Amino acid sequence: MRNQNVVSDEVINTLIAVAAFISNLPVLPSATVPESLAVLGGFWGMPHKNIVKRLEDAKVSAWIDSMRASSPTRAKSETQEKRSWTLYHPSALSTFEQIIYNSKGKQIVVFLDYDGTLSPIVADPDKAFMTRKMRATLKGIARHFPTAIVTGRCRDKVYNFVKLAEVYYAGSHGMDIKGPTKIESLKQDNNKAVSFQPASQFLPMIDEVYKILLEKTKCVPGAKVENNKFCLSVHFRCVDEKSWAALAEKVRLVLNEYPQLRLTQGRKVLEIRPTIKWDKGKALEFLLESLGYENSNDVFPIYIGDDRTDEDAFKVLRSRGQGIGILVSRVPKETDASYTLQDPSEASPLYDHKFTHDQPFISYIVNGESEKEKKKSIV
Ligand SMILES: O=P(O)(O)OC[C@H]1O[C@H](O[C@H]2O[C@H](CO)[C@@H](O)[C@H](O)[C@H]2O)[C@H](O)[C@@H](O)[C@@H]1O
Repeated sequence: MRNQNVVSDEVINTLIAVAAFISNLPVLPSATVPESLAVLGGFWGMPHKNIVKRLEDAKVSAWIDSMRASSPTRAKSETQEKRSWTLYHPSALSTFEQIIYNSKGKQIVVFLDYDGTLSPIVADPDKAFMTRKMRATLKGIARHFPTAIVTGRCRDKVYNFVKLAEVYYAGSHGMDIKGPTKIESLKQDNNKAVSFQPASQFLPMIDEVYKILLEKTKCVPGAKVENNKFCLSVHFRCVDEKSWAALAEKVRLVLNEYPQLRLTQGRKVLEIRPTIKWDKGKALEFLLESLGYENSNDVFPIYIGDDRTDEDAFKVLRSRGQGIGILVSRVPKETDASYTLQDPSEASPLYDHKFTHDQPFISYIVNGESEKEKKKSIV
C-alpha cells in the first residue's frame, strides 16, 4: 500500500508535466509556477526546495524539448499525417483560384512575416536579406493593396532590409507599429501616420536584460543575443546541441529576476518579451482598425507567415471568419492557418503570379475597377 504522506513519482511527474506545460504558456511570470506548485509539494510532505529544484529543471528540459521541436510544434507522425495535413491545409498555389473567388468584391489587405516568409532562413540574422525579386514583388503588392510586415524584428532593422516606404511595419512582434491611417482618432501629430508602442514602459528593462544576457551568454559558442527594441532574441541556431541546456538555464536564471518578462519561441531562437497581452494577432487587428476595417465585412486579410508567433494572427483570422492564413512550411505542423506554401521561394511565385503573369489575381478582385481606381480606393 502507498504511503499517503509521500509524494509518488507519478504525482511528481504529473506536477512536473503541469509545470512544464505552464512554463510554456506565455503569460505567467516564471517565478510563480514553481512557487505555487511548491505549496502542493509541501501539502504532500515534500520539502519545498526539492520540488522547486525539480520543477525548475523540468522547465529547462521543457524548453529544450521545445527548442528541438523547432516551431510551430510538428505534428506527431509526419509521414502518416502529411496526407491529412495537406487535405486540411492545402497548398495556396493549387487553391489559388478558390482563394481569389472567396476574396471577390472585398478589400484585400496583405500581412507578411519577414524571416522565413520574405527572406530565407540563414545562419546569421544580420544577413537575412530579401532577394531583389522579392522586393519587386512586394512593391507590386503594396501598389495594389494595403500591405504590412509583421515581424519579431526591430522595426528599423526590418525597414533596412525591406526599404519600402509604402509598406506598414509592425516590429517587435507587433509592439512597434508605424504606418498611414485613415482613422482621425489614431492620427498623431496632425499627420496621416499612425504609431503605436504598447510596451514603451518596458524599454529600460529590455535594455538592461539585453546587456545581462550578452554578458551571461558570451561563453556559449555560437549564441547570439539580438536587441529587437521591445523584445530580445537569444539565437541558438549556431550553438552545439550539447550546449542548449546550459544556454536555456542561463536564460532562465536571468528571466527569474524579471517576472514582467516572458519567454516565447521561434525558429532556433528564444524570444524574451514583456508580459503584456499583445502579439502579432493584436497587431493585425490594430492595423485593420487603422485602415478603417474594424467592423467591416468587406475586407479580406491575407496573412502569410512561417513561425510559431504567426499563429496568433492565424487564430485572429479564424475567429473573425475573415480572410485566410497561409503557413510557410515544408513539414506538417500544428497550425491555425488554412493554407500552406512550401518555402519563401514558393511564396514568391504566388506573389509573382498575381502581379506579373497575366495578373489574374488583380483582374478577379478588382471587379471591373481599373487598377488606378483601385489604387485610389485603398490609399
Ligand atoms: O517574426 P519574424 O520576422 O519571423 O522574426 C522572428 C525572428 O526572426 C529572426 O530569426 C530567424 O531568422 C534568422 C535569419 O534567417 C535565423 O538565423 C534565426 O535562426 C531565426 O530564428 C530574427 O533574427 C529574430 O530576432 C526574430 O525574433
